Amino acid sequence: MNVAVIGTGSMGRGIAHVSALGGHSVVVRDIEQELVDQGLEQIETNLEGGVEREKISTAEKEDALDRITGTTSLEEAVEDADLVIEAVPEQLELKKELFEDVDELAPDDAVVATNTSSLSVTEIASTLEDSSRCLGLHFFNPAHIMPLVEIVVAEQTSDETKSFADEYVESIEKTPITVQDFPGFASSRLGAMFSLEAIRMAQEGVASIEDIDETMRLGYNLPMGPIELVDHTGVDVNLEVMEYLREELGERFKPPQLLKRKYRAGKLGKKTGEGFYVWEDGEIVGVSGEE
Ligand SMILES: NC(=O)c1ccc[n+]([C@@H]2O[C@H](COP(=O)([O-])OP(=O)(O)OC[C@H]3O[C@@H](n4cnc5c(N)ncnc54)[C@H](O)[C@@H]3O)[C@@H](O)[C@H]2O)c1
Repeated sequence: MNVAVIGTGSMGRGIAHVSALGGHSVVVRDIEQELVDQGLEQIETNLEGGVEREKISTAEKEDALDRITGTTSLEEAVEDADLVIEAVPEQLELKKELFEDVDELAPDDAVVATNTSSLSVTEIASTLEDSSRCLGLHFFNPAHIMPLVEIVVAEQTSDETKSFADEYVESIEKTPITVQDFPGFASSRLGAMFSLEAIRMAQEGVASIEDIDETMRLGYNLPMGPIELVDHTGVDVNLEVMEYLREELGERFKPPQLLKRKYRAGKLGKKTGEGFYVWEDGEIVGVSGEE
């Protein structure tokens, strides 16, 4: 199938990677050539990592790379698409505008999916003339490694669209769970609650951020603590999600001041080298603000 991935940030590049490995032809689109190139380079590096870890062969890596092209033209990206997956920033208006353009430029029967972490898929879908072909495909970060995809069924999603999504998720060897379109789905709602409370606890001085994370790793057997997870997924992305959940579900999702402070300082986590922790080459090397 032809897959168009819109946005080559943290998520788009992983979605393109797994789609190409799944045998699909992939076009990635971003707004500037430099961003497209960065995305393609990172996909190559990640595929190379897969070869080094003996997850894939060199031939599989090369075949996958041959199946991916990049462009800044939305038209070029979607004109032959069977499936369009949107992975642009978590802003409702931006996604709705993009869907309007996709509606004009993509084939009428293409399935159009959003990778939103929390926004209303039903509202995004409503911008399409035929919104029955829309649903959420919620990947997890890093998308080329994490095995889960939440299939988010909007109010308008048809059974045919849902079956198409099931087949696609199977083709890329991920595990699907099906969730109805309620704010934060199953994952972001629970995940945000963990991270919110952990940051509030750090703010109140209950324990250090390292000890709070260690508690959840060792006491609850999580692979990563809830504050480290915020750095990993992006302070900005988490703040946007929490603000949306607060609006939709109430004050229990109010973002803590400490998170806002990190955001205002441009300390967005792993991607900027500093958030709650200090990062080097994708690893934690210290705690932000400590010598
Ligand atoms: N980061 C995560 O952990 C995570 C996990 C699951 C889902 N998501 C969701 O995935 C989406 C993308 O998140 P991300 O972390 O990859 O963001 P990101 O900021 O890393 O990447 C977004 C990319 O989209 C590009 N972009 C902006 N407008 C565009 C347009 N009109 N057309 C094409 N590209 C455009 C930006 O230039 C950027 O490269 C968001 O909805 C987010 O909530 C994120």
